[in-house]
Amino acid sequence: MLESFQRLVPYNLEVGSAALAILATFLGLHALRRLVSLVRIARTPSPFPKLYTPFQPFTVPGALISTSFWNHGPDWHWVRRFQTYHQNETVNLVPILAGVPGLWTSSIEIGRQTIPGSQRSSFVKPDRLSLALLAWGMNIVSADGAVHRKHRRIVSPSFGPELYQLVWTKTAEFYRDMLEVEGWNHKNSVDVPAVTNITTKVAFLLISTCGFGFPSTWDTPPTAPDGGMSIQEALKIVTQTSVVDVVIPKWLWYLPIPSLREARIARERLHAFMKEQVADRKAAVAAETKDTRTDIFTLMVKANEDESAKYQLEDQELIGNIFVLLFAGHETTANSLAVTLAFMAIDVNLQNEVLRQITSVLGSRHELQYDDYPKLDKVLACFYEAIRIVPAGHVLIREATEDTVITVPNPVGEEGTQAIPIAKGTEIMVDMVGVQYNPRYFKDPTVYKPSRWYGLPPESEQFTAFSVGPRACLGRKFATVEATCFLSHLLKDWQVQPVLLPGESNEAWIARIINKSRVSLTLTIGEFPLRFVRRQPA
Ligand code: HEM
Repeated sequence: MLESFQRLVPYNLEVGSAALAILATFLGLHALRRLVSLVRIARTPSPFPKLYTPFQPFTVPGALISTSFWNHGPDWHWVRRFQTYHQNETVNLVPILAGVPGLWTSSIEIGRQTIPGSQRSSFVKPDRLSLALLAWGMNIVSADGAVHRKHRRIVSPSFGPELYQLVWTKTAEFYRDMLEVEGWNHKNSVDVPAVTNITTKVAFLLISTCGFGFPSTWDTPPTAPDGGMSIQEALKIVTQTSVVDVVIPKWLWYLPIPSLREARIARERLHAFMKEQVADRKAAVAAETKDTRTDIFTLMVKANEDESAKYQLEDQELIGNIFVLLFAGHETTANSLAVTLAFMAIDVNLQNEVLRQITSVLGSRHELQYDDYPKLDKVLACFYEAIRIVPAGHVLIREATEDTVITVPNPVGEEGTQAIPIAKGTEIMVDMVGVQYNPRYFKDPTVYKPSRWYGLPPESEQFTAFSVGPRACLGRKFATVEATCFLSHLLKDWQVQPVLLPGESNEAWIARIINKSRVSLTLTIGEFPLRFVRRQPA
């Protein structure tokens, strides 16, 4: 036994050294290849300035290391929003150790040529960026080309007047619910330590009722009548743990760790429930039962059943689309609402101006209604301007599917354009932060100035933060109706005030709050407190 062990040890050592040698050769070759490629990139003239960084921001090391003087982390385009595009509206970000070079652009003209995807351009939306979303099925956000067209054809008819009426009614209902449940009705002043808790709850309840058709209230309990997890709770847990889905292997869900177990149960519960719901809604359409529900899920199943077989979506795709609306529409709206309130808090004159519009639209009535929405353009403008300053949809990534050419406008002040060749495989990041701070499009881009949007025609593409063209945000009006309704109700009853640190000015406060924003799936503002002071009747 001992003898055979002694014979094995040198053998194992030999195998170990051989493996190490192979690994070292492999790493050496990789480093050499990378070096050769870097030298080639550095020597090749580029129409755009090259910025060097250790890691591409969306590789694992790039995403884990935050932005600093030596690294471009996942939020570098936000952190350096005032510096990046001084020299040129587009830059070439070249990673030295990991990832491939890519163009980052603050030009919406380049965006218009790349964002539409393979339907109308030589660019595609890469699959690997949508893994968290694809876990529930193919969907409108992840799909490209003909598949995207099919999904948009089924999903978009749900976004019509019936839905927006429901969004308005439910938002007003949740606002009143909030006042009651949180005890605001009995107070003259309310301090809210984390405003995003409120805006996130509003946005979540809205997507849950108007998107999924789940009846919810401000204090829906987390347990179902049978003692199990309620659907609303399952939905909340799934939303909060969506990124985990992509990062951890499936077997990990089954480890005896309470949080993982809870997340797995939430997924299973929701999945089973959604399958049941598709069947239920299909049966209602088939039986021609009068279904008065106007949530997106119900309307989408109806549109799908009315469609010819060629364009119909599978059940799993219907479920994929419903989920994607949750992710696309909930955090984005919640953050933008919170940013709006932060800016309004430091500007009493703006609040008064908006309040005058709200009271004039209201007239002698007690309640605002959906028909009032187009007349509340100043409220909407405050929301738009907040999205411009902190664009929740912060970067749109596309990849060239063939060698192609893009048309790039000459620098501001110079007429004309240039045709720039783009090689197959080049990634173009349309930096929505850069676009919103680009002086070509905005005078004083760093200033919060809602009046730029007063009287803007509905759905105008002059406002670009919901994206542009055939892949522009489908939920834009959902978000704007929700925001206009919530803000109008709130501002009518309450004055918003910042909670300053001792000696802090309003300007320092807003800069501190806004600079806390960070990139996750969306660009999110951190927690911050606000004070709401009840308005006295005039
Ligand atoms: C302030 C709120 C919102 C902002 C700033 C926003 C922004 C955006 C942006 C920039 C895109 C383009 C993404 C890309 O091409 O990669 C997009 C797409 C999309 N958004 Fe929104 N969004 C918001 C709210 C919503 C809401 C409330 C919903 C649904 C209820 C929604 C549903 C969608 C969908 C389905 C798409 C994909 C459209 C397509 O590819 O055809 N969004 N959004």
